[in-house]
Amino acid sequence: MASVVLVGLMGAGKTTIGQLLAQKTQLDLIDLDQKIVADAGKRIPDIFEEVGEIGFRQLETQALRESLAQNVILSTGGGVVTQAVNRMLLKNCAVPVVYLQADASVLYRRVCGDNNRPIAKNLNLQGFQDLAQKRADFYEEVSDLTIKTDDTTPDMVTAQIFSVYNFGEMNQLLS
Ligand SMILES: Nc1ncnc2c1ncn2[C@@H]1O[C@H](COP(=O)(O)OP(=O)(O)OP(=O)(O)O)[C@@H](O)[C@H]1O
Ligand SMILES: O=C(O)C1=C[C@@H](O)[C@@H](O)[C@H](O)C1
Ligand SMILES: [Mg+2]
Repeated sequence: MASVVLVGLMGAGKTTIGQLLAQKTQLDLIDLDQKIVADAGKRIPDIFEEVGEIGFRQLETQALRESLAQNVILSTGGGVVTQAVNRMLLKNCAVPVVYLQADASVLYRRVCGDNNRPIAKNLNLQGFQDLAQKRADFYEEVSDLTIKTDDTTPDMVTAQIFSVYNFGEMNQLLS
């Protein structure tokens, strides 16, 4: 069973903070996007090109099911909450789900130039803000804790998660 799951829009810092949490807890990190790429043997833009977003979401659900069954830190992809089945898996998992939240314009600045995020690449700021608004309730629906990441560093966000959840005790309970 995963120890903590990170959700939030593209650029919120899920991968970055997942890496820091994994270092601190000595747990392995599964980054859902990286697992999808490793399992498929293809980059995310190539998966989108070949099987579209629908095909990508199917791979994502499969990767989510497998990852939730392991004792790891789990950083998800920004769109994981768009699928009802994924929201159900996240709501029913017995571990904390942390929503990393930030203003859409801040996140857009972090990811807009990145060719590896096909959805962000095709959006202007207004489109990205609309996407953020469409997804906001979904992140709230699946999460147990919200942390703002606009005006803070990844280290500070990691410390905040640590102050709320005692991973040592959690791991003893799970082992
Ligand atoms: N708190 C922060 N302050 C400033 N920059 C940050 C912060 N967190 C992450 N970043 C930067 O934002 C960029 C995106 O971060 P990251 O890849 O961790 O986002 P993500 O939530 O995993 O996105 P995705 O959903 O696309 O996987 C990186 O360049 C990272 O260094
Ligand atoms: O927000 C999204 O829909 C996405 C976010 C990324 O993490 C990747 O999972 C992919 O680029 C789709
Ligand atoms: Mg990521």
